[in-house]
Amino acid sequence: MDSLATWWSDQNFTSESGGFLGRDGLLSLLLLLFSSSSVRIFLFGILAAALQRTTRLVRRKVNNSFWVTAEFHEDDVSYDWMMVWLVNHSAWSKVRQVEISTNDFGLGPDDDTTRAVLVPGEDNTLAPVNSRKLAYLPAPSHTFSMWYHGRYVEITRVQERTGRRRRREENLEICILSRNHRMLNKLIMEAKREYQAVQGQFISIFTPDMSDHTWIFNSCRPKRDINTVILDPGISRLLVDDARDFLASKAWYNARGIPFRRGWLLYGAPGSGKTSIIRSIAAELGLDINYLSLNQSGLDDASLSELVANLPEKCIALIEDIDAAFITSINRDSPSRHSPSADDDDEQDQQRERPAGNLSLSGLLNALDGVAAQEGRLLYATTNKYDALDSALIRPGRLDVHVEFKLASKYQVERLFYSFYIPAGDAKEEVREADSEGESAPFVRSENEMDSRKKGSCASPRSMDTTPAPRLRREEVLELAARFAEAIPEREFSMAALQGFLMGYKLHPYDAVLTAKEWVESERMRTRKRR
Ligand SMILES: Nc1ncnc2c1ncn2[C@@H]1O[C@H](COP(=O)(O)OP(=O)(O)OP(=O)(O)O)[C@@H](O)[C@H]1O
Repeated sequence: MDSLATWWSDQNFTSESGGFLGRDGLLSLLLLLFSSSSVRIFLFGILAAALQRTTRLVRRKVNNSFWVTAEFHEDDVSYDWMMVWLVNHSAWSKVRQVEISTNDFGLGPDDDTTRAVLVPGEDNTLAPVNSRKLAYLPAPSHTFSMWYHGRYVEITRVQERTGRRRRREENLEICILSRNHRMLNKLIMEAKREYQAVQGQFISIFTPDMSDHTWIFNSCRPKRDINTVILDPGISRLLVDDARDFLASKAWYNARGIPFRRGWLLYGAPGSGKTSIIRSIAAELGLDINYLSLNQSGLDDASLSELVANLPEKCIALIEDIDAAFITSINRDSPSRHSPSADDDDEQDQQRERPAGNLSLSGLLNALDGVAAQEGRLLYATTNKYDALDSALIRPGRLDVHVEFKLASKYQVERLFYSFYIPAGDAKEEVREADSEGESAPFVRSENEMDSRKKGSCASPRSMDTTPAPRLRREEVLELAARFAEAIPEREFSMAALQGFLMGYKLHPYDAVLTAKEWVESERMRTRKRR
């Protein structure tokens, strides 16, 4: 820099033509600037940045005219479809930049659900059952290329940190060398079909995203066959048929100016199958469940109304324990405090306006049938305290169908037992480990069980026992089921409690029958002590 200063003082900056800097002066200034290494680096930097910018602009221009680019955001289900399609695609499996991940993209840990490239050793034999498998994924921030039906495709997982908390967000970017959307549509539909074929075995659960009052995918649950939820005759069918009929009646509702919405209130004993039947109805009708807890933190009248407005058009909206948000001070087992009657209107009004957290009952009522309430939705609410609910909440138009779930009837007990010990040869028999002893001599074990029982040695549950279950014939299971039902009093125990008891005798039906009476007495004693 000294040489530059000396040169500056030596120069005569007035040109012959009177200008500030003559042509020779300018030239020598430039030469001198270039001879200084720091200035040279600085200028090269500017040049490189300008070049990069121009390249990007040109590339974008070319992209816009020759490429179709689609972005999939990780919060959207389409991202999961595309990622599953991608990890199952053989083309990328040869790339060298990989990420190791246990992400199942909402499909559960089942081996059969994806053809993902697993890390060696994570095969079906070595990985523990139902654990999430380690699989390779294409690494983020790299671009991979592949061919799809003769078209060149580039795929990039773009990760960036956003917001004050620098939350990591990811987009999947797919560029197809094509001038129209035809190939992109084909690819997306293929990915969606593949994903849904796997997901067909599951129902998706969505929960509120309180940051913007929308719904985000939460988890997948295996579909539960409606026949495995054992209710009194006709109830399951009635519920499914009513929901199916509703879904097919949009035109009917529109023609009569009735809002196309229907609500079901399932109320009654805890552990009687209310939640289970709703899950089975969702499975039967192929609907997702949007689950809302009224005790959700941050939930107020405005956000509830927005959430309800943001429900997808066809879905099951489930509010469990709908009483809980308004009667927070009593626990689920205590008798209901409030029972609406003609002469307690004042108390009812107070309750209606009483806020629970920031949510008021009027807020809930408005959300359920206000102008913003989504058309086509099926609302299911559950409660153990029917009498505690405000009559405005359960009136037709909000909750149209009320179904009581009682403690187990003899009919249910008998069927529950049967479903636990499905007989050999029954179409729905579970696949059990073939056991030579069990198969060739189906009753030996049973007789042994009886003997040991006589000696008073098997009164305790045997859920940890690994001895194989006896192979029973249909008539035998029916007979045991009838004996079991005889031992269990009508409407005294919940199906959940009975299920818990039978779980202790999963492989020992005879013991279950023999100890049933004893269990009834011990349960009664336990209940008396609790009171
Ligand atoms: N009717 C039934 N048939 C088969 N299983 C049942 C039935 N009722 C309850 N169960 C079993 O009991 C457990 C609890 O059932 P579920 O959650 O559906 O009951 P719930 O009525 O919703 O209870 P809560 O009111 O406490 O939420 C589940 O594991 C379920 O399999």
